[in-house]
Amino acid sequence: MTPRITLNHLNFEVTDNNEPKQLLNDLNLTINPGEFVVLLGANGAGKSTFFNTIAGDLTPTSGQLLFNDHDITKQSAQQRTRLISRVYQDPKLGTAADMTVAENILLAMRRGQRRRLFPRRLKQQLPQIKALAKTLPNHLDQQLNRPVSNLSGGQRQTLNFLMATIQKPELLLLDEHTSALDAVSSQALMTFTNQTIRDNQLTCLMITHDLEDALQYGNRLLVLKAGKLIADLNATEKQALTVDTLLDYLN
Ligand SMILES: Nc1ncnc2c1ncn2[C@@H]1O[C@H](COP(=O)(O)OP(=O)(O)OP(=O)(O)O)[C@@H](O)[C@H]1O
Repeated sequence: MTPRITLNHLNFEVTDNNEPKQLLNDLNLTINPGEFVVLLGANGAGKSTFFNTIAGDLTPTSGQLLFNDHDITKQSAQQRTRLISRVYQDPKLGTAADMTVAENILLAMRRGQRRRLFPRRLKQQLPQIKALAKTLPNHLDQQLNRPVSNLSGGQRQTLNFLMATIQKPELLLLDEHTSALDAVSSQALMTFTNQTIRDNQLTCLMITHDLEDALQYGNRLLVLKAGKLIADLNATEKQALTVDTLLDYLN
């Protein structure tokens, strides 16, 4: 099987107070298609830096990043958008606030295509958008004609997640995507997330600080500490974990 992503001796270093600081330290990793990988680490462990490197927002200081066996180390974030989708912690990111929910969904459906004849296309595709919206949590189906700026955080994050997955990306990066939501909205979106990943066999990396979610979801678990990967547990090893053993890794 061709790995979806491969990291070879990946380093990311910055200069902090005139001292070199290694934010990612010799990461070596292979992630295969269909893996749902949970990424844990304390604040400042390097998780966002890791995602920024994979997404192309940061270029590694040294090392190599392969995507489907192609070297993408020097590719820009723009060049990677066709392959990689990301959902951020902040519900305000990722959507066009002044456009309606239906218009945002249409934009996501047509990403990478010509966007002319927009009103006609919206009318044409409205039945499909309505059918899709019925499957969504957090009552988003009742909000199709509202501007996104009027949505609750849970609804906006549900829309973000839908838009990030509607074209079945080759790699999905979830960056604490439920952490800003209340418990009920968060659980509804996490259940939908898990279902979507399984149904479409998406390859996903998910950062979370919620240890219960880390135990419940995914089939592999990585722990990052001070820029180093200190644990890489497969599905069987992950099933044997408890909150206490996870806390031991994090401390
Ligand atoms: N440009 C920079 N210069 C110096 N230090 C930086 C820079 N960018 C990030 N850092 C530091 O690198 C470390 C890793 O940051 P990063 O945001 O990747 O951590 P994280 O694991 O995502 O944390 P959190 O859980 O709080 O989101 C932190 O200590 C951060 O302060």
